Amino acid sequence: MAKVGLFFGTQTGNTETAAEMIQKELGEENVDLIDIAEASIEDFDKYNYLIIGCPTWNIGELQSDWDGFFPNLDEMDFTGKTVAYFGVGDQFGYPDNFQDAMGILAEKIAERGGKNVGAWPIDGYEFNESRGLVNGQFVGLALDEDNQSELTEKRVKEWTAKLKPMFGL
Ligand SMILES: Cc1cc2nc3c(=O)[nH]c(=O)nc-3n(C[C@H](O)[C@H](O)[C@H](O)COP(=O)(O)O)c2cc1C
Repeated sequence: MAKVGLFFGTQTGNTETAAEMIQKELGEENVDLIDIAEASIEDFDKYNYLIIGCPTWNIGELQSDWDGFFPNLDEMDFTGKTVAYFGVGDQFGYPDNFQDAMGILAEKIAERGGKNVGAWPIDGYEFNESRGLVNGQFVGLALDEDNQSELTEKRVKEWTAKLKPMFGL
């Protein structure tokens, strides 16, 4: 079993592709990829280091498998766990809800004791509002495959390089 559990949900595959890029950068042997559609509460117990990946869908909502899992979070204890987030969204199509999902999950997991790490600057994005912001930064890595796919690889490399020491890698 790897050290880091990366839990992702996806509708059209973009978040899974990003998850694979993140896994590659952190070292394949270090990261288990788990689709939240098939995950149980117990799967989270195995890891002290977590990465949570979720696209925003339906104007400010969680991807449907994450939405289904969300009530479980109220019964889970994230104390002692270090948690990083990444989201996939569309800043031009949904400028008032860009990356909301990342914020919804990060707020809940912090409430349940998780230590959130891996904030990401808002420079280079254009949007009006986002629930994914904390102290003027994105709570995690913001990706936009609809408008800025050419930046994804560079963003993933930079973000994972910052995460490594925080994940003891
Ligand atoms: C109907 C619909 C609603 C969406 N709502 C949002 C939204 O509120 N905020 C956002 O940032 N992106 C939104 N998106 C964009 C998706 O998050 C984006 O296309 C993403 O890459 C999908 O990821 P996936 O392939 O992992 O499912 C929406 C897309 C569609 C088609």
